[in-house]
Amino acid sequence: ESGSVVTTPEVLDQAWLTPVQIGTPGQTLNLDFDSGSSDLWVFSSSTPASQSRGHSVFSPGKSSTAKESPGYTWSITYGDGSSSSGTVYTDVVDVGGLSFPSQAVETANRVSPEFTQETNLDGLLGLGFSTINAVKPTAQNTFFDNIKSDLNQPLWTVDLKHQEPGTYNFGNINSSLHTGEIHYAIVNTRRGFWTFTATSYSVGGAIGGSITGIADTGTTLALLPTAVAKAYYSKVPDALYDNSQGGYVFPCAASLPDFTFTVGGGEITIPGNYINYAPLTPGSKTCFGGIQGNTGIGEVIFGDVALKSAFVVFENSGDTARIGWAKK
Ligand SMILES: O=C(NNC1=NCCC1)c1ccc(Br)cc1
Repeated sequence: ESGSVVTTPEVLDQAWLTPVQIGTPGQTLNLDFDSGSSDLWVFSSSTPASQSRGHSVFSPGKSSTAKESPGYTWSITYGDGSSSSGTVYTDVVDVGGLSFPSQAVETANRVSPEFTQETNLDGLLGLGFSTINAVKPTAQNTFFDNIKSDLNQPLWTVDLKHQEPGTYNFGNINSSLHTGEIHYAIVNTRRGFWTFTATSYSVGGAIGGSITGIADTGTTLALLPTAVAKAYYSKVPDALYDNSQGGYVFPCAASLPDFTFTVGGGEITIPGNYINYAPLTPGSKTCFGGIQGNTGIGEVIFGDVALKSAFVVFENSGDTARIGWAKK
């Protein structure tokens, strides 16, 4: 079988939110599908009202199929410092018509202010490898790992679009969503992420070397090696690294060069206008870059700024994982 669901960007393409039905009768929550983590957690009836105000919550007490997982707990901190923690139920989870009857649903007893403030986000659905699931004492499977054997093909695809609805597909490749060929690279799953290597990159004609990083739908920007970010902004007049902002800024009127990288022999271009991410504050004439250095993170992250420039296939056949990139 296969399934398809529409995903919708938040303001500034900060994240994309996707409706998911949980429990019986189905309770619909809008979740951040995140290939950089591997837990499905939700705002719940156990989240303090002061933290869940404005969010949809999952109430296991109202689901006839919810089962507590006694003694199971979880606690997670994301790369941007946001965090949440709580307990665990199993219940039916339906994504785009695909249903798994006993998905681990991690209910939040606490969320950090970043999540409280993001009122369109009702939780996360992890699409990383289940090896990094945060449930104790026993790690739980992601939704994709649970349904993978039922899918026509053991893959999911993402088509994020700048300030427009896009699509997540499970189990098939919808060829109408991409134009060029899909170019594949092998994924190293050792750290639980979709880690791959771009064999080269170019900025305004200048060619650079290989970049190894993770494909992370849950991270907004492209966090590239510091030398690559430096090389990029050397081509942007009046760009500078602003320590107070923690990144490269430039005049919003600047015309930004494209950033092209090669994966599996195919070229993907991030258009310059996607790299003009946003004014520092609404109305400011100074803008913050969509490409930044990865200083202090330890990984390189091809986040949404890169992903929304392509149609991307995440395939895990069991012994081999691959990532495919195509123009669209
Ligand atoms: O947390 C990560 N990705 N997902 C999300 N970010 C914010 C909410 C969800 C993340 C994953 C790997 C590395 Br390395 C750095 C960050």
